[in-house]
Amino acid sequence: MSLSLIDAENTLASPVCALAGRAALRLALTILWHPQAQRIGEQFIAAAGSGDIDVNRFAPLFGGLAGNAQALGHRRIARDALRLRRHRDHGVSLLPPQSRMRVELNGAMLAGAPVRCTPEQVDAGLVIGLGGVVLLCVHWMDRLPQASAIAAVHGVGSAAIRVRELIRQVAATDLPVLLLGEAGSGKELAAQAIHQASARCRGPMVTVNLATLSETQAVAELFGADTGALARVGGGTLFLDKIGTAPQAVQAQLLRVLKTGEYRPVGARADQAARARLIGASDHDLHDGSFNQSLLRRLEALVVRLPPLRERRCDIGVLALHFMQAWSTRTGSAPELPLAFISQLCNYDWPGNVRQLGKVVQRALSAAQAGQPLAFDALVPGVAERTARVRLGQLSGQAVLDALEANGWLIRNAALALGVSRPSMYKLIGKHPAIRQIGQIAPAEIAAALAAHGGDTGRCAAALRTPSEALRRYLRRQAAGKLL
Ligand SMILES: Nc1ncnc2c1ncn2[C@@H]1O[C@H](COP(=O)(O)OP(=O)(O)OP(=O)(O)O)[C@@H](O)[C@H]1O
Repeated sequence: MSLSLIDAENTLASPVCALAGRAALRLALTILWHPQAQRIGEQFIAAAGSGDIDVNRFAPLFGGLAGNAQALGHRRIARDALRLRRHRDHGVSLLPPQSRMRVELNGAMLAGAPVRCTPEQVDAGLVIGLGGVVLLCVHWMDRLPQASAIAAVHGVGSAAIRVRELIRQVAATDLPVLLLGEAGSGKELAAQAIHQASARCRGPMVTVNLATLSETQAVAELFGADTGALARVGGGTLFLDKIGTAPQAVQAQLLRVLKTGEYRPVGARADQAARARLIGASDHDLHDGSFNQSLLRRLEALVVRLPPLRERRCDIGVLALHFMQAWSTRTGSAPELPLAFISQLCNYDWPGNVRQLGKVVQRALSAAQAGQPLAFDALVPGVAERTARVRLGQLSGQAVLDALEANGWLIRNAALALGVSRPSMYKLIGKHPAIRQIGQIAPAEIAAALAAHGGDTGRCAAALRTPSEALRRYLRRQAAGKLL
């Protein structure tokens, strides 16, 4: 049988890059957190196209696969709506309500002015806090939710739906599979799900972690006469974790298994049939030449990519709830975590992915149970070195310029849109070669720009490529006669 899923349409890289075209994208609002836990993961998926979406106590209606659609409903969500405006470039503006309801974007308070977020920011998921009670994720969907038998793989966004679809497709075949994704992104869970959904599910799944084994150990562990994994697994599934670290000799023997369906057990005189299905997993690209490329070609007959958690922020709520429920079942207690802490969970970039999220949730529940204060920085080792949400070094100069352009050159709103603090934004601006300090611009040039733009400071700041706040300060001081 020849079946290849190695094209952009069928492998999973991120919710958006697998799309046929952006025109098909729908803007979705997923409930990340709600006082009624059963509502976490409910979604409102807008019709394709443009148009504003108003979010208030009574609209829109959020639904899950099982239940009736209902509005957010909570009395602390204002009647006055937060308006989401979709733009043709797939950016989204947030127009805060007139009411005094607290609105947060990516963990920072939103003041009265609209904020425009770039398409890339929406791709990664915007985290919106409403009234101090509900958290929503605004993100794009390229497919509609559907019931799936792959229940162990939690998640409500396009990426999770796609992973479940791929697992189902892959499980229906008997070809080797390669699972790719960062550490903790769910590769072993996906391997288990493939095994469970396949015709081999009555046999065992045996896991061998090749990163921890020397060549001799790996050969014995895999090809040992009676105790080796291939012998033990029989017609089940052999999961080769960290396959990229397998010694060359082991790679050559695995290639032989895939080519001929046979292997020579350690110390044996004759070859033995290998009946197992092979699933390999790696957290790095194996095309760099150090990995046996013939083995790679056979392994990647089917490829499933598990995207990092920071690229599917809409799933953080349901995953956190899943870990909380597992903890409660285990311990028989159910301490509550404050919304501010959940908001930090939803805004962090999770270098250790779902595994790290699970550990942090467990630590937080233990601390809450013991009546200890919950400090995110203390519970997430290394968090101080990584700014929540965005590492400054990862922001390109173009991203900084785009955020300023999209937000009338207002530092405050551009910082909010980028998910960085204002002091960080000042640093980024200070070292950006294309952004000018107001003090470096000749007064005559400023006067000419003001005249050309009818005194509109936003457009004037854009034309001068200097922040609006600095231009306004300059004009105030000028009006007060200090610059004359
Ligand atoms: N979509 C998911 N739903 C529920 N739990 C998940 C999901 N993805 C990952 N997990 C959980 O996160 C933890 C880490 O997942 P897993 O061990 O499968 O990651 P991995 O990619 O194989 O990691 P590594 O590369 O470090 O071996 C496990 O406890 C797993 O059950």
